[in-house]
Amino acid sequence: MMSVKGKVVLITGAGQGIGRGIALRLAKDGANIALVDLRAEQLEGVKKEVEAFGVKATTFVADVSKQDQVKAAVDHAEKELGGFDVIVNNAGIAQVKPLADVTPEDMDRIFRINVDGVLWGIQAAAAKFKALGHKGKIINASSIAGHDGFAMLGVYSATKFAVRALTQAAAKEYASAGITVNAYCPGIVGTSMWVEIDERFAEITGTPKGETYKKYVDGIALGRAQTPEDVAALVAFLASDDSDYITGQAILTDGGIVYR
Ligand SMILES: NC(=O)C1=CN([C@@H]2O[C@H](COP(=O)(O)OP(=O)(O)OC[C@H]3O[C@@H](n4cnc5c(N)ncnc54)[C@H](O)[C@@H]3O)[C@@H](O)[C@H]2O)C=CC1
Ligand SMILES: CC(=O)C(C)=O
Repeated sequence: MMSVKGKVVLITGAGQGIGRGIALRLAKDGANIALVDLRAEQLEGVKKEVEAFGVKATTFVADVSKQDQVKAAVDHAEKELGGFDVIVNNAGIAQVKPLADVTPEDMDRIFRINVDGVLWGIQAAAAKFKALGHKGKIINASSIAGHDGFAMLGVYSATKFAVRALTQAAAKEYASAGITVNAYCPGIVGTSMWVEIDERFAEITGTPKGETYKKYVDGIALGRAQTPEDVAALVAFLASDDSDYITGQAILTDGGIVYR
């Protein structure tokens, strides 16, 4: 049976959206959850929702772009929840901009969060699994934009391709320690991220608000936008023992947008 019962799982970007959805699904499956985000207030709300499933939860405010803060989050999770088994490096930001307008500051900001943040999570989790002397699972947020470069989301796409590269390299480096490393690649998920993407498209291109989101959702073979629960179902599998023989993969869950 697919199970994460009793495991300790740390999720970054857990204050809302997909991270919150993953936290609730894994709590329902019996995992104890360490919730990490920039915003304390959101974390407290999700903590209560997680605890309603009868599992343990703890919160930690951290900026994933800071290596020391991510390590501190992992140490906190182990100390508070009595172990450490899975990390979900979910936190990420989007940026809608034509490539011609991208600045060095834009590059720095988005890469530090989406790429450096994932690497700090990989490092901290792998070191913890090794120190504890057991296997572990590292699960990273990529995207359909990590398989196809999207116009106006060019730099964001580059970060999500980079997450796939780190996932493959880490899978190879850590396999001998019994650590698997995989990525999930969602499609169009109706979270705040897409509200922001749609609004930025409207500002830049003059497309009426809501139209960009609708255009993308209309292109999904299964005929509806993705929910955080859809994404969480794949992450729950990757966090469970049933995925033990899978490593280095960046698995699409998009309702039929990108075919690989
Ligand atoms: N929404 C979508 O359609 C898709 C999202 N994704 C990816 O899934 C992940 C989650 O996305 P959503 O839930 O939609 O985004 P969201 O914007 O709704 O939530 C992101 C969360 O991450 C937190 N966060 C942002 N920067 C952070 C930092 N430096 N340190 C710690 N926490 C930080 C935010 O406070 C927020 O709670 C992201 O990596 C995103 O790129 C991938 C494919 C599609
Ligand atoms: C936000 C995101 O990853 C896309 C391509 O929708």
